[in-house]
Amino acid sequence: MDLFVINRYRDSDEEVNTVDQETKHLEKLKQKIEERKKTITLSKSSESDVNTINEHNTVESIATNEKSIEDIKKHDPEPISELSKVPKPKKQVKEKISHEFKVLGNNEFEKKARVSRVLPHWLSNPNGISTDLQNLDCLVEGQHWLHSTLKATLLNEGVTHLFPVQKQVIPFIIKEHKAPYPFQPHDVCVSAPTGSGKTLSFILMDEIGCEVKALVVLPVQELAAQVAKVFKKYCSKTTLKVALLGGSTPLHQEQQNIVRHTESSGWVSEVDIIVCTAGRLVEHLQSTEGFSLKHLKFLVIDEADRIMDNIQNDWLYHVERNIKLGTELMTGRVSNLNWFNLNEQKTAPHKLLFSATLSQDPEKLEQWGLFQPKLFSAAPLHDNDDEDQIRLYATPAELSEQMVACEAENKPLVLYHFLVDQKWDKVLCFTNAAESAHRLAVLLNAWGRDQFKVADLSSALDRPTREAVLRKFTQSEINVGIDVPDCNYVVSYDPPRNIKTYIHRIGRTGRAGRVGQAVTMLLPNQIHLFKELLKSGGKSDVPAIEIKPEILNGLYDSYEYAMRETKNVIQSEINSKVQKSVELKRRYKSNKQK
Ligand SMILES: Nc1ncnc2c1ncn2[C@@H]1O[C@H](COP(=O)(O)OP(=O)(O)OP(=O)(O)O)[C@@H](O)[C@H]1O
Repeated sequence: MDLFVINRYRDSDEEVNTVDQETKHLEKLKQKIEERKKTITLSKSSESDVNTINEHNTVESIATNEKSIEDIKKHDPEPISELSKVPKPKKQVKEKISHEFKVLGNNEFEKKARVSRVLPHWLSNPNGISTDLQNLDCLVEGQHWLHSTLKATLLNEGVTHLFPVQKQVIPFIIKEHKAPYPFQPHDVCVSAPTGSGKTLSFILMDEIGCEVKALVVLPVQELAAQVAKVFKKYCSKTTLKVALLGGSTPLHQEQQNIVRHTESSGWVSEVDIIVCTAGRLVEHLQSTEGFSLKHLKFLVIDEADRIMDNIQNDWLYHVERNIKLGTELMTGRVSNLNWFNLNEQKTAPHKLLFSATLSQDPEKLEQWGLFQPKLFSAAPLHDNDDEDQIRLYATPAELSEQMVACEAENKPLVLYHFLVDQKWDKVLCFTNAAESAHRLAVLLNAWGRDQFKVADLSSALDRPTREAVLRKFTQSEINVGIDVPDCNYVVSYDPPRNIKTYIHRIGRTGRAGRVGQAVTMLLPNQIHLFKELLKSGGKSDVPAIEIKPEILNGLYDSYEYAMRETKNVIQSEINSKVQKSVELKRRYKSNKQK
């Protein structure tokens, strides 16, 4: 109806005439109501006619069911206001209005259809992977495709059943490799929770043959060393040789380990499997004579999302160049099938991507140049209507997550309460800076004394010290550490900055079917952000741990004492550092004078 239309830009004449127009409209309306009344009375008996009127559902038809306009006028001095209570007019009325009023701008009232994201078929239809590590049904003994040597090593390691990810992914890869040339195997992406056995998924398929040439790329040195260790263990009874190129040994030493020059065949490879970081790989590709990836069969990219976020030295490009493949194959596109192409080209290495937080962004995944990829995913469906196709990250079923809200000054007290009163052991505690990790370690050591031992592990320490700390943690000599591979509890002393960091942090516990607990400490103003972070990963809110104030009150005295001691320790550390640098300067000067 007219009264509901707001015309922001009207001529001044129109404004003057508004009242007249309304009266005219009212007259017209009355006339039409009378006409309609007559029609309805005539066709009352016919059901179909009534339906037709209802279908049109104009303002007029609704008004006929009400009192007549005359009646309205009697009871209400402003009948128009009464009419305004009539349900919203539909299309017909709108059209009429548009003839009589100049409405500028677009019609903003219509709800726009929401654009939903459409994922490629391979991303929206993954092969599901179970996260149940308690009821395993795939006996190692019964797997005919597993080499007897590998079976023996597995049983020796206490692995009697395969985990779901291994049960599904390895036979698929083996099957893909059985296809004859020029058929190319589907590349594989695996998105499975932390500690679900992804590493063995690419280690066990080495059974395929002695000539397997695999390159495994990881984002950081520590992870590369860890994976190389597992490879060496499982290859120890085979003829396969494994090399770690992680930067922990000098480049020339690594070079001697991986290539050899022979009289008869020139440069030959000394290894079958290379585990490396992307940065070190590029160094070798550029400076190691005889180092070649031409016979590469597998290109495994572990922790693919972390490598993807931080493309080091454009390493994929260098790998591609070394293999000297046509770009079409490395980018996942196949050129025309003709005799020339079949003769000239070789099969591109089979790409296998593994991650606990694999991106679902097609644009990001595009950079890997995957060939007709297959996705194996343990992630549950997102329950958001808009993103019903998007699968996010899964966490282990045995991992329980909680949060605890407290003021900044109470954080050490809460942590101490967990360690001493709740008797938590093998705790991994994350802070957001190396310095605060060190201060916290000093404080807890001063405070806990005979009750627990704490060590800090951060980028500020050199490699041998970090390795020694990890060893001690594994042997239970230290109860609290930072960034170690396996533990009972994970405490985020400072909240993680994004969902991927959160998933990888908490994933240090609850691994391989063992139970684990992860707690995030939050300041009151961080709670909302943390909830948003969980939501962005498709996770629901985590329960909060309530800590009674009297528990914290009881800890203040000993805390103050520990704080004083912490200050002394930190001060003496600073003093000794200053003294060392003074001595160094003095030595340097005296050497110069000599
Ligand atoms: N079938 C199995 N039976 C028993 N233990 C297993 C099995 N497979 C793997 N494990 C053990 O589970 C632990 C976690 O495995 P792994 O490191 O491969 O997990 P992951 O999925 O790669 O985790 P992350 O994403 O954190 O790297 C390891 O200690 C490994 O030895």
